[in-house]
Parts: sequence; structure tokens; C-alpha cells
Amino acid sequence: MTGRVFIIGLGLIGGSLALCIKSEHQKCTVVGYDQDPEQARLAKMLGIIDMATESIEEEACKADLIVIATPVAAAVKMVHTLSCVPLKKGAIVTDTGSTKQTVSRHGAMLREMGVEFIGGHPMAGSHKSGVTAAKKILFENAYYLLTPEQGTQSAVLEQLKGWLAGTKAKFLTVLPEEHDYMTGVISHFPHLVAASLVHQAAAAEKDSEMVGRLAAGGFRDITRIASGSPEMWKDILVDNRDVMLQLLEGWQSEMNRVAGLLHSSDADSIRNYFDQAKRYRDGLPTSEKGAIPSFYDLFVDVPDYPGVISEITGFLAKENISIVNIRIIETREEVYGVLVISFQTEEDRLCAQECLSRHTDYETSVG
Ligand SMILES: NC(=O)c1ccc[n+]([C@@H]2O[C@H](COP(=O)([O-])OP(=O)(O)OC[C@H]3O[C@@H](n4cnc5c(N)ncnc54)[C@H](O)[C@@H]3O)[C@@H](O)[C@H]2O)c1
Ligand SMILES: O=C(O)C(=O)C[C@]1(C(=O)O)C=C[C@@H](O)C=C1
Repeated sequence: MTGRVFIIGLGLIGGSLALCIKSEHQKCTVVGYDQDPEQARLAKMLGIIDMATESIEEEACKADLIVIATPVAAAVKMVHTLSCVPLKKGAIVTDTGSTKQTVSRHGAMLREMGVEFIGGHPMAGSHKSGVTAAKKILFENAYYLLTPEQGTQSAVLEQLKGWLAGTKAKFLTVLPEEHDYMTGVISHFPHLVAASLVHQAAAAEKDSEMVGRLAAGGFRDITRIASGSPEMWKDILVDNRDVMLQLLEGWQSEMNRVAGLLHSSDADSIRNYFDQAKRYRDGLPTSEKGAIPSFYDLFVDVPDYPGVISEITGFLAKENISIVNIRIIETREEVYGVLVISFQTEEDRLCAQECLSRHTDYETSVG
């Protein structure tokens, strides 16, 4: 597609979308604005945008697509700002915020001016912020939720998907209230729980100073998201307050139930509690990105001898194939173990499979 794209908010998400749009639509011009001039300067310097502007008004009226990628509260204010600018006829405005009801309601102001507003939320991200964390492959294979109004014409929706095709995400249309409930359950509430676990550990460290130093695998896995931007998460929780309060109530009664099992030392029920959770968690789709990050796994049957991992990683390193994770399952002496190597993209996995078939006799499969 050709035209002018204006990205407001050049952080992790705005920067990543700019990269996706630029790579898919090489003839379009991507202009960026950020209230923090340093982010805008970095975005230009890293080639993430074609040019930076200091004036929202001047650029907005020239844009064919406007993407608001600021925290949620600023996005709502930005819709108001844009409603006072003579936007181009046929322009589309979208946002990337993690909540959708409030911004979609305010989007009506733009529709009254004849400009389409379609709420959006790419369901992939990171605990990292800022434009230096932006990546073109961030959204690959992830769900990208869109919340068009009932009156939005399908041609306009398709046009927006066309602009965003470089994300290689899977688009899903949902109602804003459905969106806020679902993401409340699988993203916003878990964030609150992660932060509360960190608070609990910090408080415990006052009595027992080894606690922080012992915080290893499990604690780090379950609390990684607590390292996300407090500014961004504050807005999400405030905006999705009703859903959060409802989920908090459910969680409290669930914890009371667990407390009851512990008081009565009901081992069978406790086992059952974990068993049910494990079965649900293990059954979640892993070939898709979503709340549970997934990578492209390659299974390699390897003999269990010292040095086999470095041999394999050596072949991959020589061909510049990046690995995200590596682990062994079911290794017993004198039998083949299975080495599971995870890659960020399908392409990397294919290259790795081909590389190993050239250098070794080990059987590989994609599981
Ligand atoms: N981080 C994630 O995992 C993730 C994933 C999907 C969607 N989102 C949503 O996308 C949005 C952006 O998140 P992010 O992770 O890129 O955050 P970020 O902190 O990396 O970037 C946000 C950028 O917006 C800028 N900004 C703030 N207020 C502004 C304003 N009034 N005008 C112009 N620029 C402004 C900030 O300076 C910053 O550079 C948020 O609404 C967030 O809820 C985040
Ligand atoms: O992977 C992470 O760190 C995230 O927090 C990503 C995550 C999520 O909860 O899945 C966070 C917020 C966004 O709205 C979408 C994605």
C-alpha cells in the first residue's frame, strides 16, 4: 500500500508496528511522534521511522493511517486531540491499547467527523518498554484483536488489516466488552498477581534476608511480567477496574477454598487441584503466540554423551541460526535423549533442521 502512516507513541509497540508497516509497504512514509523527544530521536536514528515530527496536528491531517500506541489514558486523550484536527477524508485511526471499551466509546467522536476509528490490540508484547526493544517479528503468529463498530464497513476493516499485514498476526474481531473481560482474565489479572507475589517476597526479605537471593526459576518465571512498565499497567488496571474487581473477588474465594483444603490437610483434594490446573495449562495451544509465549521447537534425537549439545549448537552458530532456548528431555544412560531447541521463527527452525541433516545423522522432528 502507498500513503502516509503516522505513529503516535514510539515505544515497544509503536516501534514494532512501524517496522512491520515499513517492511510490508515499502513505498509508504512512516512518520512518528513521541512526547519524549529521545524516543523519537532513537526511532529515527535506528531507521524505525522515516521521519519524526514535533507537531501532531500538522502530521495528522496528512496521514492515511494513524496508529495511537501510547498508554491507554493518553490514547483516549489523543482521540480527543485528533477530533479537533481536520483529518484526511478516508483516513483510518486505530490504537494498540490493552483495553478497548473506553477508547472505542471515544472513537465515536472521530466517526462523527467521517473518519474511521477501529480499536486494536496486538496480543503479544514484553515486559520491556521503549523503542530500543522494538522488533519486526514481535507479533508474528500472535492474535491481533480488532474492535470495529457495528457500522464499520468491511472494506475499511480489510484496509486496516492490509496496513497491518506485515505483523503476520492473526486478526480476530471481538466486541470491546468481550475484549476487556477476556484480556482481564488472561493478561491483566495475572499481572496483578505477579506484582503481589513480588511484594510478598520483598516483605519476607525483611525477616529473612536470603529470600531475594534464592528467587530462582519458578519465582522468576511467574513474576517476569511484574517487570513491565508501571505507567502502562496503572492505566490498564484503572481502565478495566470493574473486571479486575470481579476477578479479584473470584480469586479471593478460590484462595479461601485452598486455605480450607490446607486447614483440613486434604492431600487428595490438593493433588486434584494441581492436577486439574496442570491438565488445563498443558492443553493450551503452544503453536500460537498468546498470553503463553510459544516458540518454534525442533526435537532432535541425540545420543547421551558429553559435548553433544555444544556440537549441535556449534553447527547452528556457524550458520548464524539464533536459538531462543535449549533443553533435554528424557535422558537416560545409553539411550537416545531428546534435545528440544526453540527458535523465534518457523524459518529459523527450517534452516536448523536442514543444517543438522547436513552435519549429523540425528533424527529431527517438529513435534
Ligand atoms: N507492552 C506490551 O506487552 C503491550 C502489548 C500490546 C499492547 N500494549 C499496549 O500498547 C500501548 C503501548 O505500549 P508499549 O509497550 O509500547 O509502551 P512503551 O512505554 O514502550 O511506549 C509508549 C510510548 O508512548 C509515549 N507516550 C506516552 N504518552 C504520550 C503522549 N501523550 N503522546 C505521545 N507519546 C506518548 C511514551 O513516551 C512511550 O515512548 C499501551 O497502551 C499498551 O497497553 C502493550
Ligand atoms: O509477554 C509479556 O510480557 C506481556 O505482558 C504481554 C501481554 C500479555 O499479557 O500477554 C501484556 C499486555 C498486552 O496487552 C499484551 C500482551
